[in-house]
Amino acid sequence: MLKATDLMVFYENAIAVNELSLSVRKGQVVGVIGSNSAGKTTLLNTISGLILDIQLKEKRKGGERITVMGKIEYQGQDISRLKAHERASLALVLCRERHPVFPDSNVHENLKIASYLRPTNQVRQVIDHVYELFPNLKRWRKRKAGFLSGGEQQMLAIGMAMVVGPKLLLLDEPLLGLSPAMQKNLVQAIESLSRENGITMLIAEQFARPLLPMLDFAYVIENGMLTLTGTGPELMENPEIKSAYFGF
Ligand SMILES: Nc1ncnc2c1ncn2[C@@H]1O[C@H](COP(=O)(O)OP(=O)(O)OP(=O)(O)O)[C@@H](O)[C@H]1O
Repeated sequence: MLKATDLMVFYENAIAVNELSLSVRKGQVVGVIGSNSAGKTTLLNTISGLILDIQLKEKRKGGERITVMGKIEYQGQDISRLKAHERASLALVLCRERHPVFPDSNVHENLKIASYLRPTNQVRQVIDHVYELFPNLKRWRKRKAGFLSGGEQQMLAIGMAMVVGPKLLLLDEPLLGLSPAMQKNLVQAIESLSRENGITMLIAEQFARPLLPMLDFAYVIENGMLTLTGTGPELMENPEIKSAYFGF
């Protein structure tokens, strides 16, 4: 479904993604595991096309030069030069880290804002589906998003991505800053998105332990480069992973 080949991203002369190739098959949940600054966000921004928007913005204001190289194929089509919104309309949707919700709008309004690419007659149905997935959001539908807990904001962020109707959902650090109990809830929600909704996912995560058991495949990256690959359960047993990410 997704094949990225030899991706390279430079911020000025600093390399953030270094000759990285990966693929995701339809129906899989694939992880990108890496510590701080490993290049996870840059990689997901590159696959979603957001990096091209950031590149353009920087260029317009005379800021840093961002160079992007490599090929990205999605459902057999070369999408390397497509803009983020064009990729989103092909159902390749990014859910960014740290709750990019509109804090002064309520939950329902946030979901409606996210549904702007949908025909009007589908909006109600897709939002109802999000409420089925995340009953807490239904409960707080009139509450301002800024007053939700971190975990609820993360669910809303994923709900907003779901409203777009993803076939391939990119999740950037969904577990960041959540309590262990909330992480467990979210991992269950991710599992049900995969199993019951048939959504293919690529998930970048630093604290990957709760996610690893459910990953069909994972890529470990450091300094923008691939260092290890394997299925989630294989990586769980890997001594390097245990010491680097689990602290033993
Ligand atoms: N806009 C930018 N300008 C310059 N350098 C950047 C920019 N964004 C990221 N970088 C650098 O690129 C490298 C990769 O950063 P990136 O945010 O992709 O990593 P990450 O794995 O997502 O890290 P984190 O978990 O801390 O978010 C880092 O060295 C970072 O400092």
